[in-house]
Amino acid sequence: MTDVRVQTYDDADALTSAAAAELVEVIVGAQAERGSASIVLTGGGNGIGLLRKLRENPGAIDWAMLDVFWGDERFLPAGHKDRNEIQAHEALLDHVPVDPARLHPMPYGDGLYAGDPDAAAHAYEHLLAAHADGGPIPDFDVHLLGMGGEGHVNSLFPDTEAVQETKRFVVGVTDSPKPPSERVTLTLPAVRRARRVWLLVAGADKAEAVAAAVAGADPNDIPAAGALGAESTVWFVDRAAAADLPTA
Ligand SMILES: O=C(O)[C@H](O)[C@@H](O)[C@H](O)[C@H](O)COP(=O)(O)O
Repeated sequence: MTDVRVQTYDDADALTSAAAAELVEVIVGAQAERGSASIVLTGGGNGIGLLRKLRENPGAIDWAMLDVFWGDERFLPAGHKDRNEIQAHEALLDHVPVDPARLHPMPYGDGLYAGDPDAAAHAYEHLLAAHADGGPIPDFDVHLLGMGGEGHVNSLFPDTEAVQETKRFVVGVTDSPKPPSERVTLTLPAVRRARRVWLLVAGADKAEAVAAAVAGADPNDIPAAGALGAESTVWFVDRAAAADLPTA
């Protein structure tokens, strides 16, 4: 059973700094143990904020031996500034010596799969399978996640087919309640393949969903409740987001 921990910080700046420092340790440890590490990136202010912190304090990460995947993507044209991939490049990936062959962005909305996010999702599922290390998809070292105020993670929104998916690892979304409506997202079964799931959550508007998720809500209502790492799950929260949690 996965170990679930909540780590509380003063504010978003402190929580992204702490998560970045822990991420350095995990990546360096995985590279020492297995030669390479794999991480899954997320969008949102905290996910991208963490990447800026990683750029400032990269420790001993061997960038050439890091595989980078994405947990979800806005199905927008290549190079669009709202793609999570582009934001990750600006914050970190353009500034460190990553191996371009080890960056695995999700397909573009204007490419081979234009108009068909589900076909794009199948393609990304094949890509994941091609990088698997024994299982159906990689056992990612860390899957980073942000969370929306209603509890969404990746592009898994409450009460949708995507959050209810039990077999596929990647699905297309055509009716996202948050624009843009077309997205590609890893599902909860994919998130659960990660050794570690880290949720980065700040702000009072997230407090209710944090408390519900940590208490084990139904993932159909609060998708973050279903985001559990195979080994561990850590909530990096600020005081405002922790406000509704029971005090220890
Ligand atoms: O795809 C999107 O529209 C956003 O990336 C979104 O899913 C975001 O990750 C969360 O809402 C958390 O965002 P914050 O970290 O900014 O709170």
